[in-house]
Amino acid sequence: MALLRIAVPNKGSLSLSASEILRESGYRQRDDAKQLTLTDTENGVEFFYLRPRDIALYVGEGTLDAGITGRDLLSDSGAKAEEVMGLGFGRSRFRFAGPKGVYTDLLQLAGTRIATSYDGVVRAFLEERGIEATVVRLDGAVETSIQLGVADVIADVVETGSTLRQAGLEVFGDTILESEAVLVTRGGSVPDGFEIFRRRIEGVLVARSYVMMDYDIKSEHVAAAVALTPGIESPTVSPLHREGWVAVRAMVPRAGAQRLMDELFEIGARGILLTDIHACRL
Ligand SMILES: Nc1ncnc2c1ncn2[C@@H]1O[C@H](COP(=O)(O)OP(=O)(O)OP(=O)(O)O)[C@@H](O)[C@H]1O
Ligand SMILES: O=P(O)(O)OC[C@H]1O[C@H](OP(=O)(O)OP(=O)(O)O)[C@H](O)[C@@H]1O
Ligand SMILES: [Mg+2]
Repeated sequence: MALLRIAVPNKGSLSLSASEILRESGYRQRDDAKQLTLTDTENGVEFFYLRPRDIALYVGEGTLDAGITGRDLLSDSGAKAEEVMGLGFGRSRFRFAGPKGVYTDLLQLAGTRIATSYDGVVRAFLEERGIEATVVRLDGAVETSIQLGVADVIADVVETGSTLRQAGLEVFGDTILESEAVLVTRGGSVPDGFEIFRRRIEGVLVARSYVMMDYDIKSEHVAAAVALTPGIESPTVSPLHREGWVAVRAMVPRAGAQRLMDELFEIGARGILLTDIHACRL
């Protein structure tokens, strides 16, 4: 069978986390940041380490079967690639920003010079709103462009906001795009072997966001307890050697698991255990 061909960010914010999720999914990943490709024969996958900005293009053209990139980069590329699922890392917001106290409304963009590395996203936004402005395409460090006089406002990725603060800028208007790393394919027919790849990644995402909860409880309280821990399919309830008690096992969301333990304790659950899940197939 032909190898599945997958694009992975070679540098930047997404690179380490992308390789990490692939490793956790059981695939081999490069140890050397200069390596360009890696063939994992055992799992039938060939990885291509590419600039995240170029990945949607390769996938959209059908040269590669799937890839990991940013939702903002996918949108900016205008490529025919489609998002299969969000991967939960590389989160950022795409915002307009200007010198403190000058801009409050996106309508003020009319007639300005806007510096950005995401000219596709910005032009589409302006067109949609019928706003006339000049887009200045820069490769990076766009926050400095206002001070240097080539732009009036910027449109850029904001994560913590500390780069904006350092440059004396502040965001204005609504968020243009909520981004995170995404898995993309060409859409339409799914290549051979992609379904297994997708399920492995999904398994890691579920394992990251869920934990396994075990507890013992008197039979008369089990209905109330399983209402709190319905699991994904349904919780496992097994008899205990101790008469009138059962053991319950269910996957629960990691967020809020401590509060859930408090509530279960309140209604009589004892021996409540939380354990990590390393991988799963739902
Ligand atoms: N703090 C951040 N800075 C930049 N991009 C971020 C950040 N957090 C998440 N991202 C996401 O990472 C992707 C940017 O990819 P890119 O290759 O430009 O990374 P980068 O960190 O800007 O690296 P470089 O500027 O060295 O190329 C986008 O999808 C962006 O939303
Ligand atoms: O809100 P923050 O946490 O400060 O992060 C956002 C900053 O990080 C990115 O820059 P990067 O380091 O990738 O440099 P670049 O502008 O050269 O791409 C982005 O372009 C912002 O400048
Ligand atoms: Mg950058």
